[in-house]
Amino acid sequence: MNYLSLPKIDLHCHLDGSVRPQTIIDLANEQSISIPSQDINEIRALMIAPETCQNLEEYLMRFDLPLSVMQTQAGIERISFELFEDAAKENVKYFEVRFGPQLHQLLGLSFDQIIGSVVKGMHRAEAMYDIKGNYILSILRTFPKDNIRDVIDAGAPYLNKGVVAFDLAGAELPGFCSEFIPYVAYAIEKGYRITIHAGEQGVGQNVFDAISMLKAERVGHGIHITGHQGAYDLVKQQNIGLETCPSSNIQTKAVDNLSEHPLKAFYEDGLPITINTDNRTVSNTTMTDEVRKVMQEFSLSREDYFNIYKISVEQAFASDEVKQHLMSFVD
Ligand SMILES: O=c1[nH]cnc2c1ncn2[C@H]1C[C@H](O)[C@@H](CO)O1
Ligand SMILES: [Zn+2]
Repeated sequence: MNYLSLPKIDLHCHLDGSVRPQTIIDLANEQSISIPSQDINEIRALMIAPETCQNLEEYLMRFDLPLSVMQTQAGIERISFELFEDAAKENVKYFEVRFGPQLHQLLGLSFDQIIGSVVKGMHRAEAMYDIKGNYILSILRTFPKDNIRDVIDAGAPYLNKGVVAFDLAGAELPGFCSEFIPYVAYAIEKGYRITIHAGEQGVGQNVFDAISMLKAERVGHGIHITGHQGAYDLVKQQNIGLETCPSSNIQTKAVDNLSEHPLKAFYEDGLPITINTDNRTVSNTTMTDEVRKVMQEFSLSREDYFNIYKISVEQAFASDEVKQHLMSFVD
């Protein structure tokens, strides 16, 4: 099987966890930011979350270095362009990238400047390569809530022009959903689609709440529905897309190893699973790697692969025109 040449769809990838190590060095030098090393291998090693991570919190510490060079419009635009370029080169045909606008204000950029920069970088790559994309705005669950509506307002003019959805990310505590009901309702009113990180580190009840309280159409990870029949049934009944990210789930100890990942069981039971990267640099992966690992571990056929690809098309927050284009790659 030539995994590189398969057409792919990645619906769950964080911009700040997917920065080329050389770009960190270049931008740090351009912006006179001191970084721990000028050696690309050392920078790469600092960004990759180790297998010995104890949990999601330790994994999330790897984002400080990339975020330090993502505080200017030019830096953000470049990183967005390069991520779409890297994905296009491995035959990702449709790519939804997420990021937290609140994390890019250290030098005073406005939310409009930040969101405009990621969209500009994506559009530049779309014009050069056979790839289509959209952005998802992530709110950090552990941050103060006073500017969440400002993020939603700033993204609204970009809706369906590069931005499509709203997400909650960061550390996952049991019962987090109720605090975010009014903010998510505001985003829905403005026209955002909803995906929520839930059931990654937290309990299955978070997935149930994300769907019932926050109207999530997709869930980031969702693997802990295995221990919660109500959440499992709701995902199944409402056809909620599960954005699985296998390598990341091993690093954050959501599962002990790939063979224990429930994605194959979910797939066989008819749940809408998708395969995604989460963080290309922090998880030291690509879509090609994720697809290869999953297909090999679970002995998936080419037909199984295209079934999952079709689920990704169905679950994508893309226009009907883009979905039709994506279906043209199915063999
Ligand atoms: O797997 C994840 N779960 C929860 N939050 C995450 C994950 N990967 C990245 N993030 C956080 C850290 C980033 O700074 C933020 C926005 O991309 O989203
Ligand atoms: Zn994620």
